[in-house]
Amino acid sequence: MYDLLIRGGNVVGEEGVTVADLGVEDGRIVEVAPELGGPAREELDARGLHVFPGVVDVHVHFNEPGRTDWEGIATGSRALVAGGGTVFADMPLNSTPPVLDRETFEAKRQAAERESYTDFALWGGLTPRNMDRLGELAEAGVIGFKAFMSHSGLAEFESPDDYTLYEGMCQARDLGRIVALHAESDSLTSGLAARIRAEGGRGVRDYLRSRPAIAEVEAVTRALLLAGETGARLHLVHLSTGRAVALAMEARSRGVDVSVETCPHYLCFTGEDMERLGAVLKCAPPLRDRAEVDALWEAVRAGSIHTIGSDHSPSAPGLKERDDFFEVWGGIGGVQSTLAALLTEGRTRGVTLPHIARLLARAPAERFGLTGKGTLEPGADADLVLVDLEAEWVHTRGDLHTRWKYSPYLGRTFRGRVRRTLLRGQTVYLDGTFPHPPQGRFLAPSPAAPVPQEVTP
Ligand SMILES: NC(=O)N[C@H]1NC(=O)NC1=O
Ligand SMILES: [Zn+2]
Ligand SMILES: [Zn+2]
Repeated sequence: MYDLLIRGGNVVGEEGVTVADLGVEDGRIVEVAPELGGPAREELDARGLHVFPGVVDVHVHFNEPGRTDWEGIATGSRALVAGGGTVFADMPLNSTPPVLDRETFEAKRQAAERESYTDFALWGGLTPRNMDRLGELAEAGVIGFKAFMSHSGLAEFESPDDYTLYEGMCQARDLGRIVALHAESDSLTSGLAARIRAEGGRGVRDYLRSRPAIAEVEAVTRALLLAGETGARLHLVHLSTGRAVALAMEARSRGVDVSVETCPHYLCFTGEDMERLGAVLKCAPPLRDRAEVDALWEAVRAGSIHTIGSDHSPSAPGLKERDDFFEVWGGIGGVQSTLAALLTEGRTRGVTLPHIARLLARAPAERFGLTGKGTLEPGADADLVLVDLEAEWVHTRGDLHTRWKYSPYLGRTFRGRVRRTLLRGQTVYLDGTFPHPPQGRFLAPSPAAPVPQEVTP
């Protein structure tokens, strides 16, 4: 007897989409096949809907403890399940204190165990002040170490210089953990910003000019050199340029263990949109031009981008309301819209449904050793999302479950709507409601997380 049978959905598997039933027992998928026999304690009719693996968003900033007035784990993870997510990995900043040792790690883990609607993993920081704490963070169970090559925007999360990054990569390699880098050159971005501001620049275009593509390309080049030299595993977050992706692919062909992330906003918006919409689209690296957006989509189709994360990093609204664009908080509210954005834009750009599922679920779960997540294969956790693929809807403020109701996607027409999200077989989201209290569990990475698969489109 199954606990749950999900009947007749279009199951988005790794190779293609097939109409099948899913049998669930003890929170796990035990069988996927057409017309499974019963009995089952509960049946769900999924005919006409698509069944995707739950989104595994390994790049969010829920900012708890310490900055829950910007976002929190309860609100952030509710928004995530409403958007079809079942796992997040939280960045070590902008919570205060940031996650730099065992104590700060445990504080965040406990908060998330109380409040998270999804299962979760945690990142630790790699900064000049916690180089002697990476071992205890690995032991506590971080999926990797995050460092900024440019200023993080927060004084308590400093950037390592090249020497510190080199030493950190050696340690991460020995600890079997991935290093995730925000790759923009601090020297170039700070230098340009100082000159542009001295000339009186305060606007969106001035901000864009202060963080040109070369700042990313230079930092990525240096990061790849250091990773190649040290043998560290590297994850380049939020790449925004085709050139940087190409450099990473070239390094991979030489044996560097590097994976590449981009975010929906680099695929859906341009610098012109940033000029039009302003603070809601401020982010770093900044948005680029149409040609760069096209290059990123080409990289997605070619399989050169492995994961897509939201980089959800909102602030309280006050920090978004500054006349000087350089002083506006940089960070996008996007945790709820990753799947909808990909289903809408990705499909028009020729990205298949199994490929979307791979980018949003399977690849991040595999890369970070989150065993049993990101797939609909028997044995995996029954983390899945039922989507009405042809539903067209306009995203409005009332849809948002985040702490603050802003998003650059408001007013956009999406095609594909999340109806229901299940975590370990239990419905955690159903058409705007959350039927169960938070029950998220901590996920430690499996000791031997695999190297990223060679991805073919
Ligand atoms: N501190 C922080 O969350 N920064 C993020 N925001 C953003 O736009 N890029 C980032 O790295
Ligand atoms: Zn970043
Ligand atoms: Zn981030």
